[in-house]
Amino acid sequence: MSETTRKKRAIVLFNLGGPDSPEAVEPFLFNLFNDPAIISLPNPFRYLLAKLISHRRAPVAQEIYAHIGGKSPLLELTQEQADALQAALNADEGDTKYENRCFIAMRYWKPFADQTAAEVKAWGADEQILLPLYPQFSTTTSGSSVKDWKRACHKVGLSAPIKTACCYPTNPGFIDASAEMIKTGYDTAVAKAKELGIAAPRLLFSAHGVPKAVITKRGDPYQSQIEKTSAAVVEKLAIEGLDWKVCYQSRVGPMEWIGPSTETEIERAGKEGVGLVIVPIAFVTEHSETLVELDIEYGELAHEKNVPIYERVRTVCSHPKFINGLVSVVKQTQVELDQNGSDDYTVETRGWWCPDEHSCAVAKQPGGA
Ligand SMILES: C=CC1=C(C)c2cc3[nH]c(cc4nc(cc5[nH]c(cc1n2)c(C)c5CCC(=O)O)C(CCC(=O)O)=C4C)c(C)c3C=C
Ligand SMILES: [Fe+2]
Ligand SMILES: [Fe+2]
Repeated sequence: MSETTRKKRAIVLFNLGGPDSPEAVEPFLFNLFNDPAIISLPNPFRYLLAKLISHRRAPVAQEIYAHIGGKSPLLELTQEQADALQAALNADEGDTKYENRCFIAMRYWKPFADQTAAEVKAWGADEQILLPLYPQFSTTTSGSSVKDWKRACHKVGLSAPIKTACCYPTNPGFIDASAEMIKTGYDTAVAKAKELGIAAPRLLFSAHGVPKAVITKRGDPYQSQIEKTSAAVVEKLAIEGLDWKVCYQSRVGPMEWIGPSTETEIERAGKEGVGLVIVPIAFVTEHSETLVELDIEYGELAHEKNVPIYERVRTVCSHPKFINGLVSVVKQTQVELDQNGSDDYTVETRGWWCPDEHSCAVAKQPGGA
């Protein structure tokens, strides 16, 4: 197909976003806590509570970001992923129907959905594929971003047909890239364990936690998908007698969160004298949760609790196998768009669009917060 007749396909990548300066920390936190997917109170209560919590948490969060130069590296790393994905899609000789362009929309800091939707419109996109950079679906992350994107489309008058890639917890490219990264860290830890004359290390899959009610009341498939991803990685690694466990980090607020917590698991490893290889399985880029919480805060905790080995595996970022995995997710979503037509622009984010029957049966049920 010639250049002129190729369809313009916008691939919109979503992530959380992070502050780009110390001054941005408090408004970033406000945007996060003012999201009904995070605090499901009606207004004005949510707004007021978000003002209060963001103001109180800002100094703590500023200290967190101070460890990494006062800002999050999330946008730059996401831009690298966007560039790699765009190049891979446009180099695909089997798929010459499209001129692909990747755009980024962050949920709680720049570039916000409104700005990006205006850019997608100005480019003249014929179709849109929404691609959350969260392999596992939660209403607090992918669901919130998709809902906000559709609001922004309406606002700027962007009506190109749209299809959402809900989630890809066991996508082979994602699993292969993760297993490859883990193997390096695991081998290093095994060599150290041999030197120390202790048992082989434990693989600790640490995912960002969510409040328990997000799973039990809303029915998010997030936790079950985290377990599916971890099991698929373990299968791919095929290490005999591997000691592994899933746990959850980053708890904030007074509510009960899903567990076990990463802190508890670090403490247990210390008591048992077992080394740890920590794998951030819900993140595909580096940011405060990996560079500060895992590397610094939990690293110090592991030291305090006498964990003999503490090795943290880097996230997949722009690993070519992960990028190829995203290419296959885009293609699958295109098939969905061609077969079933555009997502509805106005409907809620749950119970209607997930293409992943086997792992998202829960998300298909109507209702939820
Ligand atoms: C799978 C990914 C994520 C889920 C699920 C998630 C839920 C969730 N997060 C908070 C509160 C905070 N998250 C913060 C930072 C942060 N969260 C994620 C991802 C998920 N969050 C990322 C990638 C980041 C890092 C952003 C960056 O540095 O670029 C923060 C800010 C840091 C801090 O103050 O600790 C808060 C607060 C809640 C309440 C929640 C579910 C309800
Ligand atoms: Fe978070
Ligand atoms: Fe799904």
